[in-house]
Amino acid sequence: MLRLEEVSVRFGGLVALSGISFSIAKGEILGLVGPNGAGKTTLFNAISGLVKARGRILFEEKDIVRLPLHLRARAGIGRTFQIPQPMHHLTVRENLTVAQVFGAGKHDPARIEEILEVMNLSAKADQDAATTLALQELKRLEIAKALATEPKLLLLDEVLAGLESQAKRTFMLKLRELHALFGLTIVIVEHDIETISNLCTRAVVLNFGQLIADGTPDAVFRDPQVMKSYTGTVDA
Ligand SMILES: Nc1ncnc2c1ncn2[C@@H]1O[C@H](COP(=O)(O)OP(=O)(O)OP(=O)(O)O)[C@@H](O)[C@H]1O
Repeated sequence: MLRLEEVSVRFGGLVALSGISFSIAKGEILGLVGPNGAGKTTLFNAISGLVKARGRILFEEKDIVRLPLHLRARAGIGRTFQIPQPMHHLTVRENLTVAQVFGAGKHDPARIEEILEVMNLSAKADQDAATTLALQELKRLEIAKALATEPKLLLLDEVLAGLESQAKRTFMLKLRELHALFGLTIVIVEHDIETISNLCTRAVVLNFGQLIADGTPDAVFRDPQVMKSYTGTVDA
């Protein structure tokens, strides 16, 4: 579904990503991990079109590296942001409508109602999104907005961060449900090793803008180089 070939991103003199190459198959749930500043969000920005990248980014066999952001959304790349940012003064439903028109190029109220229902937001649909939602609800809205763009590939940036363990488990079940219901391919940035091991079939590890491991979560988290990058130490 997605193939990255030698993808690099620079910010002035800083190399945020260097020669990243890997593929994601349709239907995978891939964990993207690595320490702070490794380049995970920058990779999401490069794929979704928020930053300029060098190299090739092939989505369903077409090179999208020069395609503007909105056309990448139209092609089926949806994403969330680390800090949920609902549009101020708009209700939850209006937030989804704007996302849908931007990403899917149409207004389909039935689909919006379906998303509100599946994300447990129906009761909040007519409330002001920015001022009345709790953290968990904001996170559900962030995912709902991405779903409204009708993605085939969904990039989730730390959507589980800050949740306590029971809420995290509930959220993980929801992600599995969405994966099956909408036939999604998912890449999720997440720091917690246990979560990645439970949720993902594969993990890709970045460190200082380079890909240092790619494999099953079990294999990746036994790799001494990965453990060193993650914790600064190597298990004996
Ligand atoms: N717009 C920008 N301008 C300049 N430098 C940037 C910009 N965005 C990111 N960077 C730098 O690029 C590097 C990678 O940052 P990025 O946010 O992608 O890391 P990350 O792995 O997502 O980190 P975290 O886990 O803390 O979110 C960092 O050194 C960061 O300071």
